[in-house]
Parts: sequence; C-alpha cells; structure tokens
Amino acid sequence: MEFRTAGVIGAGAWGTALAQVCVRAGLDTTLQAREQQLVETMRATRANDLYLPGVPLADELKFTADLADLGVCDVILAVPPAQHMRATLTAFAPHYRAGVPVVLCSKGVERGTMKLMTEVLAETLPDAPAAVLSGPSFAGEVSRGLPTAVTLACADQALGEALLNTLSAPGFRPYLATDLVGAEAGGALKNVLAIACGISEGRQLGRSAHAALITRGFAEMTRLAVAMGGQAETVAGLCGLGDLVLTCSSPQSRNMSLGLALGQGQTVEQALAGKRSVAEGYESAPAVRELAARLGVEIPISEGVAALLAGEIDVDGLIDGLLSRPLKAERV
Ligand SMILES: NC(=O)C1=CN([C@@H]2O[C@H](COP(=O)(O)OP(=O)(O)OC[C@H]3O[C@@H](n4cnc5c(N)ncnc54)[C@H](O)[C@@H]3O)[C@@H](O)[C@H]2O)C=CC1
Ligand SMILES: O=C(CO)COP(=O)(O)O
Repeated sequence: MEFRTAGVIGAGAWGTALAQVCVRAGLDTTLQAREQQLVETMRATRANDLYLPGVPLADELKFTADLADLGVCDVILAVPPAQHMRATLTAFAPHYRAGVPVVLCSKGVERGTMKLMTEVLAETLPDAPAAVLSGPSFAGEVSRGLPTAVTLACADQALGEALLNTLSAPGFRPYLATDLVGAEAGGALKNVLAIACGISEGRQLGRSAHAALITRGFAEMTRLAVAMGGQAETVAGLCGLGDLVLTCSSPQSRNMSLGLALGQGQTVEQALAGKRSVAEGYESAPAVRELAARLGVEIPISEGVAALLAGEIDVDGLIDGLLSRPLKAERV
C-alpha cells in the first residue's frame, strides 16, 4: 500500500496544520476550504489568515474549494468541526473513490445522535476504511514544525502501518493503535474537561485543584471510554491522557480559554461572542452527558460542565457540586 496524494477536508487551524504535515511527509497535498475567498487568499498570500494567522504555508500545498478535486486523492483527512462531519462527508460522497482510507481528525460527539465520528463515517461513506488521528497537537505548534506525538488508530493492522508511514513527518510522530473508540472518546472528553480546568484557572483555585481535576477527569474519561467499548490502555495514551494534559494546561486551547472566561465571570454568550474558531467541548458537552446517562456512567466533572453550559447551574454551583460529592474509595 502506497499513498502519494493527500486531500485534507476543512481548512480550519487543524486542517491547515495537517496539510503542512502531509507536505512535510512528502505527499502531494490539496487542502479544501469551504470558503472560496479563503482559497483565493491562501493562493495569493500562502497564509491562512482566517484560522491560522502568522504561519507561512508550504509552497507545494494546493488549495481548492471544490470537494470534487479531492476525488483523485489516495488518502483523505477529514477535519471539519465534529458537528459538521456528517454534512461534509455527505457532500464529499459523490466524489469518493471506493477503498480510499479516510482519517478522521476531528474531536467530538455528534449532538442528537450521540455518535462518534467513525459512526458518522460508516453512515455516510459505508465502504471507507477508517482511521482516527488524535493526540496532543496545537495547530499553531504543529504547523510550524514543533514536535509532537499522536495516536493513529486503525482496525486494519496493514492499513494502519501504511498510514503510519505515510503520515509520519519530521516532528510529527504517530503511534499505532487498533482501538478507534478509545481514541475518539479520549479526544471528545478532553475538550469538555479542559473547560473545567479553565474555570478552575479563571477562579484561581490553585495548582492543586488543577492537578486533581486532570486526574479525576482522566478517571471519568476512562470509565466512559470503556463503557463505550474502548480500552483503558488506549485512553492512557497520547489520544487520551496526553491530549488531556495539553488541553488543560494552556490558554492556547480554545476549550480551556472558554473555561477561563467563564471562571473569570463571563457568561457563556459573552465568552463565545465573536469567536470564529470552534470550542468542541461546548459543542459536544450535551451529547457526552446524554451518552454517559444512557450508559449509566458517572462523569461528574463533564456533567457539571454540561449543566453550566446549558445554564442550569453557575460556576459556584459547579464547584460546590463537585466538592460536596460523597466521599469514596479512589478508583477509576
Ligand atoms: N486547532 C487545533 O489545534 C486542533 C483541532 N482539532 C480538531 O479539528 C477539528 C477542526 O477544528 P479547527 O481546524 O481547529 O477549526 P477552526 O476553529 O480553526 O475553524 C473552524 C472550521 O469550521 C469550518 N466550518 C464552519 N462552519 C462549517 C460548516 N457549516 N460546515 C463545515 N465546516 C464548517 C470552517 O470552515 C473552519 O474550517 C475540531 O474537531 C478540533 O477539535 C484537533 C487537534 C488540534
Ligand atoms: O485538540 C487540541 C490539541 O490537541 C486543540 O485544543 P482546543 O480545541 O481546545 O484548542
């Protein structure tokens, strides 16, 4: 299996950064943006000023607004916000070539259906071999070539190995896994938990609270992932713990910075006002909450964040609720 050409769907910050990685990996790469104007600007300025300002884009990178142009690619990376994955893949379906692997790079759970991106893929492109790419990776850092390591999950070992070789690039080191559900659960949950860490930071609750939140957040991430059919070992890797630590530790994270604003007293509307970029934790929180309830899994931190975002409680209510839970044995 050899892949020479890559098509990246979605020219937000992460799609753009991954397109840079593909070029660095030696792939002939086309980045698709839904905004025609952005395509023209990127062609003219070699920069994505809308979603990833200040990063010079590789000379070899090609741009298009037309999904049909990706129909010839050997591998597809799907990077729209999770809530738009279904519509995006449905629009791509007429151009999809059977057998071409689709690497899902978005982090979230679909609202309403509570489905993971692999399930959305199976319903929109039923014949597409799936992989999930997820891990600690801020677009701004990766696009500049700063190093990181991520999880690449694929159920088919041979395809997984081929994708691993295809997508590894200087400074970008994927590790192979077979557990797609675990990889997806980690990426979706860490965004909700990062909002909680941001709130703690905004309220100046201290480093101890921060560490306690990450640790108990990891416990609930593991519980939910396992109940969904994933493996605890996967969640303990880059796509779970790794990404949780990153996202909870830096205001570079859109999710953590949303929490910071809430902790500092802004309303949800104020904190999101004028934002062009997506905070997936905000988008996925209701679905994560519903999923956990359906599976009978306790996720008190994420549940509290979902309740706060839904306007059911305020920040004090969230903190009091977490600190007044019954005392119990420490376990996952
Ligand atoms: N930014 C980052 O550092 C990372 C982001 N991700 C994930 O990548 C996914 C995409 O995030 P970003 O690239 O950061 O997005 P972004 O926040 O930079 O940009 C928003 C994107 O949403 C697209 N969009 C808006 N409305 C749309 C619609 N109706 N249909 C389809 N697309 C629409 C825009 O065209 C744009 O590409 C998310 O799931 C995110 O969690 C994963 C790893 C790192
Ligand atoms: O997923 C990310 C880093 O791995 C990006 O996090 P944010 O979406 O919170 O910015």
